[in-house]
Amino acid sequence: MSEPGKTRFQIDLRRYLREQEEDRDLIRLICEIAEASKYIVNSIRTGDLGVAGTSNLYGEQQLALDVLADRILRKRLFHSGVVANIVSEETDDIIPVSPDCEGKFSVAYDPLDGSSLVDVNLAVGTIVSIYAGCNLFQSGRNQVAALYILYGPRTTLVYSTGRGVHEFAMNQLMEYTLVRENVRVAPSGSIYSPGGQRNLYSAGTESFVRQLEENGAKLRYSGGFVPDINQILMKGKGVFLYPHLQGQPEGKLRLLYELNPMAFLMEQAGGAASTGRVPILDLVPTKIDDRAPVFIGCREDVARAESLVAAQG
Ligand SMILES: O=P(O)(O)OC[C@H]1O[C@](O)(COP(=O)(O)O)[C@@H](O)[C@@H]1O
Ligand SMILES: [Mg+2]
Ligand SMILES: [Mg+2]
Repeated sequence: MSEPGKTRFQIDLRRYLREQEEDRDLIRLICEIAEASKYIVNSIRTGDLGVAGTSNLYGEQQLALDVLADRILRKRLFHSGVVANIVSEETDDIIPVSPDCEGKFSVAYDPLDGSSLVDVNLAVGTIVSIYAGCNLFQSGRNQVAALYILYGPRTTLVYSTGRGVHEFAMNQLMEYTLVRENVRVAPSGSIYSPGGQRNLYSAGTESFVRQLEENGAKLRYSGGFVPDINQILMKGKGVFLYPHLQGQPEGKLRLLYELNPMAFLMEQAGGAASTGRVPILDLVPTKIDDRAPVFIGCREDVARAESLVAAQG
């Protein structure tokens, strides 16, 4: 498996994917995204924090970094030669890259999630969802891969192709080397990340959070979806929620490129992800801007949230 004298954890991403005998074109795609992250991390560390003077489909003011990160990733995907369609949080529609679907992948991504946190120096990330073929409106269960890159004190890449969740860290040569294989989360945890406004929580959600607090759970919420989910995966415990709110029944987070990839990773790590009523991965998107409420993390915690939401709304 590894050369004598070389520890298992000096394996870089491409070699690991090859050892896992992943599809050659999928390896190429994942490594292109990894390459793009090198430019994105540099733009975060040194780039212009100002506004781009434009807004996206959601009416959110785009930061220069949002637009720059989107351009960096899109360019790589266009030139990869293995992509059919893409959609990004920063684009108004699906962007066709290649007319033929055969042997190609379609990619939904959030180039810089939590971008408004950069100017207060908090961690942000890139989130990517990958399907085989041309169709981006598939159930999240059909993803062939999901990954995120977390730009924190360390730059880490976490991916799954449906055979476990594996973490890589960027070294001083900007290579991603293996840090953790087969990341797993416990059935129940002791941290919680309550997104959205508490005073707008439904009765079921309020009861769920109250029970967590009464059981001594510690509040951990950064406002960045990627670091908040990464914490649960790497500590192996906890639950994140951005639930249905009074006046906002669909919550905030987007299904295609925020919830589906994270739900895929969390289920692969032995956790669960639910709208509070059904698994996130069972939803079939109809629009690129579909949103859904989410409870994601340790499976027993998510199950308890579902039973309280079923009982109390
Ligand atoms: O600021 P709020 O309402 O708590 O929402 C936080 C959530 O919104 C987000 O910042 C949305 O990210 P974007 O920057 O991609 O819009 C998530 O990262 C995070 O989980
Ligand atoms: Mg986002
Ligand atoms: Mg974003």
